[in-house]
Amino acid sequence: MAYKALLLDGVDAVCGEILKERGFEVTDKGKIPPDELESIIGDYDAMVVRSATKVTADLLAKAKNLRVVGRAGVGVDNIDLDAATRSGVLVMNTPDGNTISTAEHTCGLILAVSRNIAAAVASLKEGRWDRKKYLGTEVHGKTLGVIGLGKIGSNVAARMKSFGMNVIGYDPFTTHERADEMGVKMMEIDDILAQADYLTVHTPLTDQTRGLISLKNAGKIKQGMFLINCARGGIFEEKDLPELIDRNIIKGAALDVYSQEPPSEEVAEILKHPGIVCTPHLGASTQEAQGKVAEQIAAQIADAIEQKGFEGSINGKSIALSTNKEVQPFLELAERFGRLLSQIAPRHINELSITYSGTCARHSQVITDSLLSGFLKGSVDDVVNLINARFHAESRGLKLSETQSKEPQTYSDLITVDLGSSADYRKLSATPFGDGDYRIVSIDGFSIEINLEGEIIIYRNIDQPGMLAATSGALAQRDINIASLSLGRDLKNAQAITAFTVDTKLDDTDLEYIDDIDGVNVVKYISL
Ligand SMILES: NC(=O)c1ccc[n+]([C@@H]2O[C@H](COP(=O)([O-])OP(=O)(O)OC[C@H]3O[C@@H](n4cnc5c(N)ncnc54)[C@H](O)[C@@H]3O)[C@@H](O)[C@H]2O)c1
Ligand SMILES: O=C(O)[C@H](O)COP(=O)(O)O
Repeated sequence: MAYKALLLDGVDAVCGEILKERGFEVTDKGKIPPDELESIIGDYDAMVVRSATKVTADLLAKAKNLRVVGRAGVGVDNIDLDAATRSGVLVMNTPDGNTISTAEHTCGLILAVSRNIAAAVASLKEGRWDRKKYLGTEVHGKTLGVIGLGKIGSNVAARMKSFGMNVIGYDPFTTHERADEMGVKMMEIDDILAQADYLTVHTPLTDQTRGLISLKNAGKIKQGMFLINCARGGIFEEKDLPELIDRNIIKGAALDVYSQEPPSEEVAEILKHPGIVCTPHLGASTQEAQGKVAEQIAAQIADAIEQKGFEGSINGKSIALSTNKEVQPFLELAERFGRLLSQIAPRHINELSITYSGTCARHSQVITDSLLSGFLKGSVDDVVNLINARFHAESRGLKLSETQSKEPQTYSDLITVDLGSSADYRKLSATPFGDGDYRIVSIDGFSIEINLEGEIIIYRNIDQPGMLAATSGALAQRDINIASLSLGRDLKNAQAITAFTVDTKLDDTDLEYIDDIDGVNVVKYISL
């Protein structure tokens, strides 16, 4: 059956074309009200949005089949990432498809606000000839402060340098070497506020960037500064802008983004101020950018659903690693091992201690995610996968300890899990043997070989003649065929652990039958 993709927010048509070529059934709904979206989302495996649709926890709760949310653009602040991660839904974006367009729009706004372009156009169209009123400012020789020297910030810096601007910048995550390459002088934020003639912001909206410019810090701002925001609304305190302009603290502001979109009535009034140039979130709205992000997100979604690649994934680091050929056998092993462990672990278990040795130790994080997804399957209502396994483990209070061991082992790769002192079977080790062949190789120090598949019975027994005959006889009486057998012995204490795999599922009475055999105890049945 074809996967179903829902396209929203007027994403470029090429997105649907590519998804169809990749075998998807595509519905393009453009703009729909939230309640209508909630009523249909349950049908879809993938959805593509721009910034308008709010992908909320409520919407995700109704999205029972959803596997991927693709953002045709950069900002994912309209997507509840925690809720998506909890639901095991992959979120992907296209980080660079609209960089150039947004940088160009920013440069356009810098010029527009310097030369009163928007107001002068409106005035002339209204029949006036106000040459004196619209006396402008040259950008040449002025200082541009760039907050956020990532993709867009660095492109704005490069372009405005060609206009003869001196560029200073602040970005705690960019190195001085990288800033030198851009020809940007790095400074502390207060120095930028004190020195820049123009301030342009290119960061996400975070607790650090919210309200960067407001009446509260008016004293720090160089008088006559121009402000430009093509990043996210809220970085400048919108409601303070008219007063900042009227008190000549800033000369003007150019805004493309707003704390609420479309702007609230209060902000819409503010935007009428003659010192403010504003566009309705147009930074990425070019044919080129929309074509690029739509193409990129379509290919990324198809690749992700076909498990071919996970470019642009935001909450799926482990999923992204899962395509690595070196890791794949361990993921399968760990998932099955996790399912086995969950069936023998003590109730209310609150800690899993996992030790990795061999090459698997290099990928312990993602292998633990896989082990957890197996361990939690069945105990959690939702889908559990590599994306949300840790979240579910944490929310049920399961602590994890992960250790990489360098001690020599019989097996070149070994995953050992300690289920704690209250467990009937406490310490189990597993390893991959070959293609699709995954085995438990040790339980509580007893060497044993159990294939991690099908129906498994494990028990402890006294190591004395007749034990195997008794249990195999009991199984035969119940018409249960044995597929394989393994036995680990401790000669000194005459103890053994025995494991059978059988061809049919067992019920409680079958297990009681085995449990009743003298010398047999702690019988566990595992169905994988
Ligand atoms: N107007 C539009 O249509 C439009 C289009 C694309 C992107 N955007 C927005 O522009 C912003 C930048 O996009 P980008 O593609 O350049 O992202 P990016 O990730 O390449 O760059 C963001 C930069 O901000 C820096 N940063 C983070 N916190 C900071 C802080 N507290 N102070 C200073 N720097 C900080 C990061 O280190 C990074 O270098 C994003 O918010 C994005 O959503 C808007
Ligand atoms: O974060 C982004 O990519 C921009 O804000 C563009 O948003 P849009 O896709 O709604 O134009």
